[in-house]
Amino acid sequence: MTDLDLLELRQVSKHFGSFKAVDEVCLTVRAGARHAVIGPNGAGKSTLFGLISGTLPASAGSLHLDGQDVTRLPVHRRVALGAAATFQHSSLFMRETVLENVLLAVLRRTGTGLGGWRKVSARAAAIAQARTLLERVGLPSRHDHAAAALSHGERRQLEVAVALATEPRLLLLDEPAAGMSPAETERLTELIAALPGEVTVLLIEHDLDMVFELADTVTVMHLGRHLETGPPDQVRASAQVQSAYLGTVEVAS
Ligand SMILES: Nc1ncnc2c1ncn2[C@@H]1O[C@H](COP(=O)(O)OP(=O)(O)OP(=O)(O)O)[C@@H](O)[C@H]1O
Repeated sequence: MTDLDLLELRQVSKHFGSFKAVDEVCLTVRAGARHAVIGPNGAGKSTLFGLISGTLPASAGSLHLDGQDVTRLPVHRRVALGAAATFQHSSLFMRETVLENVLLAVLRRTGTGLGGWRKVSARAAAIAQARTLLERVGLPSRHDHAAAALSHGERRQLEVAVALATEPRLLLLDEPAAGMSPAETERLTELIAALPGEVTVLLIEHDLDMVFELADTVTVMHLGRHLETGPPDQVRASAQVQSAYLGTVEVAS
């Protein structure tokens, strides 16, 4: 791990019974990177995401966020340390409005309780911040709509706003383009590309067009193992990676 590495996985494994869904994966994510994890179906990407975000406990190995061992920390402690995730299965409050969803995340981060909420200045600051985040993700005109009324793509945008409200150093995106139309994917890609450089992005994604447009570093997983990490062009040209996608690769054991 160097000063520039924000996240490091050291021989991280996840076993389900005798099955190794993630098998001794080593990975570093540079601060400021746009890092994508790809791989064929069943490669272990979602499991790896769970291990990094904290929804799944690791069976072996360790994870380090900015040098701190977070292996045993629950999701909320990892969020407090700066690692926020959006999930494939929406975690929004569907009956609340778009603005309220973001506002709740802002208030959680600032620790503003009912007492603080009664103060007009604190309330105004939190609302202003929530509005700014909604503008950043491209939902400025949807404040008063219930989250349930949003399209699938808009919900993903809202999830990014909720995650950004925690002011993450590491934003974890689990298949952000899943179920999106090409236009929605394009908009989301632009949104992620426009995030400030101090927000490191790690995404797991099936849509390779999105990956190769966005990522400066790509990791390929196959059968639970780390296959290759490198710049997009190198990964795209790799015979090993091409074989993995065609289902013919042999991974050394
Ligand atoms: N809770 C579980 N119990 C048993 N096996 C599991 C569990 N979760 C995942 N697996 C298995 O682990 C392997 C990796 O699954 P995972 O969902 O991480 O892969 P993936 O790369 O995200 O796949 P996809 O691209 O299809 O979503 C699969 O063979 C899957 O069946």
